[in-house]
Amino acid sequence: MATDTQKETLGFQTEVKQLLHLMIHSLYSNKEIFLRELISNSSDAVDKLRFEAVSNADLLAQDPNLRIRVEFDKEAKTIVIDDNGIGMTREDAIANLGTIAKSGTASFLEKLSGDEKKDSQLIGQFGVGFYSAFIVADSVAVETRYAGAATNEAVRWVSDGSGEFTIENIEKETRGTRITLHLKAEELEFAENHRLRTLITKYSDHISIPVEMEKVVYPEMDEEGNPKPVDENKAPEFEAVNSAKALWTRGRNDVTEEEYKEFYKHVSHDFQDPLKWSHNKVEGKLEYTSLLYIPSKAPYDLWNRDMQRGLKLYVQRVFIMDEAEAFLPPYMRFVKGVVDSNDLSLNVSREILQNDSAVDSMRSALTKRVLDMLTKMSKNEPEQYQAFWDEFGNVIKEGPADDMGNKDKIAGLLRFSTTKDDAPEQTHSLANYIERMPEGQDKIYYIYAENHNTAKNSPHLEILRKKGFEVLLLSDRIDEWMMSSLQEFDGKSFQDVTKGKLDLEEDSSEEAKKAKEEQAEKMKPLLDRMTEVLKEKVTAVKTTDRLTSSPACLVVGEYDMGLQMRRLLEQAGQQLPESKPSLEINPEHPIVVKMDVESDEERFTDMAWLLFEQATLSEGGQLEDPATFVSRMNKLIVQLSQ
Ligand SMILES: Nc1ncnc2c1ncn2[C@@H]1O[C@H](COP(=O)(O)OP(=O)(O)OP(=O)(O)O)[C@@H](O)[C@H]1O
Repeated sequence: MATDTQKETLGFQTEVKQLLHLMIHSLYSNKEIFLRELISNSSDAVDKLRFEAVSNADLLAQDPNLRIRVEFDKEAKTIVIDDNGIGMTREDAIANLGTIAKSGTASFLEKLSGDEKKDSQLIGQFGVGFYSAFIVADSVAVETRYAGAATNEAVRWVSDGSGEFTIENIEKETRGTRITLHLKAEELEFAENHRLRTLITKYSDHISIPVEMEKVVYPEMDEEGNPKPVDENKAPEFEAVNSAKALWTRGRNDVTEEEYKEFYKHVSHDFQDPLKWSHNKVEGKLEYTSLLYIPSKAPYDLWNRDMQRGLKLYVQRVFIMDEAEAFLPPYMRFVKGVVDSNDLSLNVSREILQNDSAVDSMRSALTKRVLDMLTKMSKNEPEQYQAFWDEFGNVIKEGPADDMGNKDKIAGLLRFSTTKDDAPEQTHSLANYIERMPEGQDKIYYIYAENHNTAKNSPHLEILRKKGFEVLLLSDRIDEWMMSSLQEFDGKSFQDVTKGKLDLEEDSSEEAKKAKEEQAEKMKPLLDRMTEVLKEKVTAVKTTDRLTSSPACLVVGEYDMGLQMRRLLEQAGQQLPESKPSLEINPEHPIVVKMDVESDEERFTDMAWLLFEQATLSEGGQLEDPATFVSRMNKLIVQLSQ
């Protein structure tokens, strides 16, 4: 009876519709990947079943030989991908094959440009998965039965990919999922033995269970050399087309570059080649194998420290869980791959992983492994490393605070924009910076501002530029946080050029000292007058040797929080204890010279405020009362032109 099947028609989530539309158009030139994606899903489903079977062996009983099968029928114009994995319940099928659970998908899809080439790269990093079936099929049927469910508890899901799907209950003899693709008229080339075998070996050779196809049976010949009639009733025989060995269990020399790349696409759901990988077998106190990959492109949610991350965990070749995050620190959340341990128990849970000493040791070894891989790349393949840095640099910058033990190694990996070329690109290493240090420079100078131009044009850099001292130009949000965890590199301490005393006197002779004292004495009345005007905003007004062409700049105390960090925290709603900067003025600047002899108190007050306000603006700050600043400016301009 029709009602018994509980057939219903449901709509796809809006995001699925958008993704399908984009995928069909932008992956047109690479459509063969549908097979890789479906086999990859089947392999995951089999992995999950094997894991469940660890505690419930009955699940495997009737059909113990785990495998994936690819079948085709030229006349019916179909390809079938059949697995005896975990399968899906009705609810699973509705949720998994009609929605995208990954958060942020909608905003990601909005960012796509409509440019097919670019979009195909982006869709690729998102992982195309099941929906790629619709690149070659105009109708897809999924028949599936959850492991352990009764034969009459299976479901059939059918869709033409245009916005809706139907789902109904069916009988299914076997456990697992059988996907039938009804090929589009122009894609019939895929329903062909040789073509499918080539695709399986190209993309899915590394899958650890057999991917089978029907054996081609050549008819036997009779004595006269004529083919004997074929027994139509004989069940077809299947044979594995792939090598069916977990790739990471093979020796490094037995795995080709192409195989490593395809395996990466399977574990990461990425679509592009990885940038680098490292495959290692560790023996001794702990025994494990790791295969770690660095992707070539950052995922769209990399900024999010809570994004799903981690390695695929296997215990003695049995898949245990995806995204086991305990094996790498958060600042390595971009790393993909596999870890296969011989020491953990098969029923290990996420909670156990968090508090396990073997996992701790593996985590620190794997962290070192990634750092070494990056260090090597930075030395031997600087261009490739630069590409890495441009994608992932901002996460590596979380490293010094996250992982104190490896601070020096991480510092060696950092790349900066500097006053060497003033370019915004972050290309200079600290080691190169130190190599370039001129005689007399013993610190690594840096400035942090809200954006590159503010940093580059800051008055604080004037004296350092004059002396030929290079300064790191920092303007990423994470930078100030990162610098607060870095004290020194290669024996050289870091110095924020906007903080404390710079100690850059050119001349330390007695005469110079004396001249300075005399000047300070001479300037004292001016400084006192200015301090009186600005006392609510600054701790003091002082003379400076930071400046050569600007009249004034703001300086915070050596141990005070930087002005940018303060602003950031205040924006985030934090209450901070009040702390005022000091205003440093350039005694040789014509405005300062003029102020010294200004007898009109009102004009003097305006000028003092203007110096304070322009110093605030030039370090990227905001004025509390911009309208008064403008009217002060206008007043002075009018006076000037009279
Ligand atoms: N052969 C299968 N057996 C059991 N479940 C499956 C099978 N194929 C797909 N699924 C389920 O459907 C979900 C969605 O699959 P889909 O390929 O779209 O996404 P994914 O595998 O999670 O990630 P990606 O999109 O990156 O491939 C899977 O996570 C899985 O739960």
